[in-house]
Amino acid sequence: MNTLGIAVIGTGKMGADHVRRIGDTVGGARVVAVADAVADPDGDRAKAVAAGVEGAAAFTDPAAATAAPGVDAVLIASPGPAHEEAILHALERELPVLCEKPLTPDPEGALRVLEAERRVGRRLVQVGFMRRFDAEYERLKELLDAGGIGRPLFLHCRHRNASSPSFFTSDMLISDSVVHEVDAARWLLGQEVTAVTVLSPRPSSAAPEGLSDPRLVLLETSGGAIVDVEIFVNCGFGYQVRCEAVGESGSARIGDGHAMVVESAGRWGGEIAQDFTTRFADAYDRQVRRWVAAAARGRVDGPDAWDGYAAAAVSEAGLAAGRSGVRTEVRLVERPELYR
Ligand SMILES: NC(=O)c1ccc[n+]([C@@H]2O[C@H](COP(=O)([O-])OP(=O)(O)OC[C@H]3O[C@@H](n4cnc5c(N)ncnc54)[C@H](O)[C@@H]3O)[C@@H](O)[C@H]2O)c1
Ligand SMILES: O[C@H]1[C@H](O)[C@@H](O)[C@H](O)[C@@H](O)[C@H]1O
Repeated sequence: MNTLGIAVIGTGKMGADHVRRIGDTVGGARVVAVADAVADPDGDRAKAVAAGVEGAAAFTDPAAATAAPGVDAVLIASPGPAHEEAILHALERELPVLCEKPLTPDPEGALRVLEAERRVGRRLVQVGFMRRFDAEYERLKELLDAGGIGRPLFLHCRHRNASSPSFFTSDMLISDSVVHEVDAARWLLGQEVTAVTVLSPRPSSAAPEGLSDPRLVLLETSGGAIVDVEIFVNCGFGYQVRCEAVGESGSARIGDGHAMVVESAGRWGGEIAQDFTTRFADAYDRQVRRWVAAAARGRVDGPDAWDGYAAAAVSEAGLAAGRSGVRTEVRLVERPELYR
């Protein structure tokens, strides 16, 4: 196979950005089909995205896009609740998948994805936890793996968005946003998350009516570390993702974002990225590039469906903890052979 033919499902902010990057920065692949649905019943959004890509066809039915001629792999960028159906369509055809996070909003849906992969007999699904492809996160992982700061005791995480989309709910602060820290913590520490506690201060006056924003999420891990995550999706001033690891013999911090510091007129300072497309631009590029290379060899080379399931199980515990105010244990099924 020379060029991987990709169907992109969901042509909103992320889907359109992935279509652009496949055309501009990712070699060895081309978009041959795009589909949108629900908010795009006439296919206008998909048509507009397809119009910018030579040879790409637009569909209103995601299943039809997946079955279109020339499709070798599927990139899913529809909203979380639509992921399971799109993944199952792709797995029926034994196509490699890159699915934006969360794999599914709930662990039950993720288990159905694991079962579908078991039927195929090999791993085909990668989840879009792009922080694993970010240069700073990679350096932190290398340091921790090398024992550079000793056994990790804490991860102190800050995850701030300038503002949240209109459809954002208090649950989504956990299942859509903190899910990144859940995956990052599992990956950085090589441990599962075992329990979740959620503390919710009086909401910021900048938060939309009814949104519990910010929140503090505490994760306990199987190796005895504690991860605290401040999630604040209407902080107003920009996009910040920080992580400080504290170990028995040192600490390491990423995400300060001080690429350039300007000193002038008696002041010093720099710029703050305004959203994830800027802060993680390189990570998205590398994620898609690595997925394309692995998919062309029929492999998964990144976070897989088990990682998506584990994150969904932590989200479920987090949602229960958020509603009850009580520490909630995470329940995981036994890890299937395919993911060991
Ligand atoms: N990795 C990241 O940093 C990151 C950043 C933003 C969003 N995301 C994820 O990407 C996905 C899309 O987010 P977005 O910000 O692009 O949202 P968006 O609302 O901008 O776009 C979603 C698109 O999917 C379409 N859609 C809805 N239901 C569909 C269905 N059943 N089939 C096909 N298309 C459907 C909508 O019409 C819309 O065009 C979500 O899973 C989100 O969590 C990830
Ligand atoms: O879907 C987005 C995306 O995953 C971003 O990376 C995260 O910072 C946002 O909080 C979330 O809403």
